[in-house]
Parts: sequence; structure tokens; C-alpha cells
Amino acid sequence: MPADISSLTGGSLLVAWQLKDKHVLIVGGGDVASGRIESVLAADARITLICPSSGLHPLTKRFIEATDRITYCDRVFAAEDDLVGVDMALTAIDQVEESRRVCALCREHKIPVNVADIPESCDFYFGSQIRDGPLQVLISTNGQSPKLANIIRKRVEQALPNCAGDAISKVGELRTKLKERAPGVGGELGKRRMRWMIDICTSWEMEDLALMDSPMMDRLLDDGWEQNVTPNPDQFKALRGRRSGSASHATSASGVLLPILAFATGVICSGLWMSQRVR
Ligand SMILES: C[C@@]1(CC(=O)O)C2=NC(=C\c3[nH]c(c(CCC(=O)O)c3CC(=O)O)Cc3[nH]c(c(CC(=O)O)c3CCC(=O)O)/C=C3\N/C(=C\2)[C@@H](CCC(=O)O)[C@]3(C)CC(=O)O)/[C@H]1CCC(=O)O
Ligand SMILES: NC(=O)c1ccc[n+]([C@@H]2O[C@H](COP(=O)([O-])OP(=O)(O)OC[C@H]3O[C@@H](n4cnc5c(N)ncnc54)[C@H](O)[C@@H]3O)[C@@H](O)[C@H]2O)c1
Repeated sequence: MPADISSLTGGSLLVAWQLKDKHVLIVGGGDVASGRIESVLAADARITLICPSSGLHPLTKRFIEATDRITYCDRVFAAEDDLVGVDMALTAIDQVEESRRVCALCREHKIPVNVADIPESCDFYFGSQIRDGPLQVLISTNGQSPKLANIIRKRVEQALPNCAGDAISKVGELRTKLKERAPGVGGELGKRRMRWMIDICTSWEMEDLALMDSPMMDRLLDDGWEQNVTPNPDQFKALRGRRSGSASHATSASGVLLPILAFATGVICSGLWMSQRVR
């Protein structure tokens, strides 16, 4: 909590809106709309795009041709019928009065809306985005300077490790495996699970996490979670080394014992045979 609560103002709520299989209406098909399409597709939503074909940006055309997740309507926005079943609306048109009309209809139907040319009419703003697999970074200047958002994004992008997206994917897999072993929500088990994940994420470098494969995750859960320890990568390797070391001791011990046993059996058998012959 900040020392001065009165400083908690003047921002917007930063959330990662889950749009999977939701229905997004995009009005307009120009330059800005093509960027919206990309963002919405990345969120696994379905799109209805309304725009006369004469106004389509080349990138928008490519999106329409490349995926069946876009239902394309070659016409201008008509009326509230176009809003039936819509979970979110985005307008990116060059007719400000028409933008206001679409926005007013969305408000009537309680549909969250972004109006590219009128910030005051937006329920939410877009931001400059970095995507690397499951990693998503959004830079927002809260409407003050989109170009500076773009410049800052490029600097942040350079500062991020190349393996960040891979590391997150691998940790995601490990968390899923852990939850399969230790299922349930909350309680003491939940606390222990969270503590263990926090310790792994803090004691392993992202580069090491990114290199994990499925068998290695299973071994980390066997040697770490099951034993109630959080080995760092070096300790984990040493633990494994000791295990395989003791396994090879066993192998070498049996390698020595077996010939001795075979020899002894041979001596006994030939002794018996000899004694038979003597009789
Ligand atoms: C971040 C980004 C995301 C995206 O759109 O995906 C984004 N604008 C981007 C670029 C950009 N937009 C504009 C320029 C020209 C230079 C300039 O004006 O600075 C450039 C730069 C360029 O093109 O290089 C012009 C512009 N933008 C808005 C208006 C209307 C107005 O302000 O009245 C006008 C016309 C102004 C006029 O007529 O003068 C409004 C909005 N633009 C926003 C987002 C939201 C606030 C985000 C924030 O502040 O953080 C907000 C409020 C609504 C929204 O769009 O959701 C994307 C960069 C992506 C990237 O490259 O990484
Ligand atoms: N928010 C931002 O980041 C941002 C950035 C640049 C520009 N803008 C503003 O956003 C608006 C769109 O910008 P753009 O570069 O994509 O413009 P654009 O001219 O490339 O595209 C406008 C599109 O709207 C379509 N259109 C117009 N009226 C329509 C209607 N009634 N129904 C359906 N489609 C209709 C046109 O056919 C065209 O495809 C402009 O007003 C611009 O000033 C916003």
C-alpha cells in the first residue's frame, strides 16, 4: 500500500481480459482495425468485421482470407441488429458522428466499447504490446502519448531475456504436473504448493527453467516436491548424479558377484558329477 492513498488515482485498471470464444464486433477495416484484429485473434475470440470492401487495408484483407474465425460483412454498420450476441465492440472508422452513434448503441446494450478516434468514449484503451508465447506486456500512457508508449515498448522489449516466454511455458507445465500430484484449492496443501513454486522460480535462472523437458519436470517433482525440498539446478544435477551413481554401484556390484556365483555353481556341479562317477 502506498504511503499516500490519495496518489491512487488518474490511472486505469490493467487486466488480462479473457476473450476465448467470445464474440467481438469490429467496425471499420482500415489501418487501425487491422491491429485490432491481430490483438483479438491472439486472445482466441471470434470476430465479426463490418466494413465496405473498398475500405479494407491490405493487412485486413489478408486476415479475412487466412482465418475462418472472422465473419466478414461487406457493408457499413447498420443498426442495433449488428450488436446481437456481441460481447465487445471496437470501432475504427474515419466518420466521427458514426463512431458516436455506434458507441451510444453499445452503451444502451451494455456492451464494452473502444472507439479509436474518441478516447472519452472508450470503456478501455489499447496499449503497446509485447507478446512472447504466454508472456504479455502492455505499455499504456493512459491516453497521453501513444507514440511514447510505442517507444517505451521497444526499450522494454530489448531489456527482456530471449528465453522469458519459453521459461514461462515450462513453468506452466511444471505447475500443471504439480497440481495433478497435489490437487485441490487452498488449505495447507495449497500453501505448500505455492511456497514450492515460489522457491523454484526464485532459485532457478530463467535460462535453466526454459531448458526443462517433461521427464526432467517429473524428476524434479520426485526429488523436490515429494521430498519437501527445492533443489536449485546444481543441487538437482548433483542429486541425480548420486542416484545414477548408486545405481551404477549396484550394477558394478552385480557385475562382480554374478561371475563368482556362476563359478561357485560350476565348482559344485562338477564336484557332484565327479562323486557320481567315483561311485
Ligand atoms: C498504443 C497503441 C495501441 C494500439 O492502437 O493498438 C495506441 N495508439 C497507437 C499508436 C498511435 N496512435 C496515434 C498515433 C499518432 C501519434 C500520436 O498521436 O501520438 C500513434 C503512433 C503511431 O502510429 O506510430 C494517434 C491516436 N491515438 C489515439 C487517437 C485519438 C485521440 O487521442 O484523440 C489518435 C489520433 C490523435 C490525433 O488525431 O491527433 C487514441 C488512442 N491510442 C491508443 C493506443 C489509446 C491510448 C494508448 C496510450 O496512451 O497508452 C487510445 C486513447 C485509444 C485506443 O486506441 O485504444 C498504438 C501504438 C502501438 C505500437 O506501435 O506499439
Ligand atoms: N486509436 C488509435 O490508435 C488511432 C491511431 C490512428 C488513427 N486513429 C483514428 O482512428 C480512425 C481510424 O483510423 P484508420 O487509420 O484505421 O483509418 P482508415 O481510413 O484507414 O480506415 C477507416 C475505415 O473505416 C471504414 N468505415 C468508414 N465508415 C464506416 C462505417 N459506417 N461502417 C463500417 N466501416 C466504415 C472505411 O471503409 C475504412 O476501412 C481515424 O478516425 C483515426 O483518426 C486512431
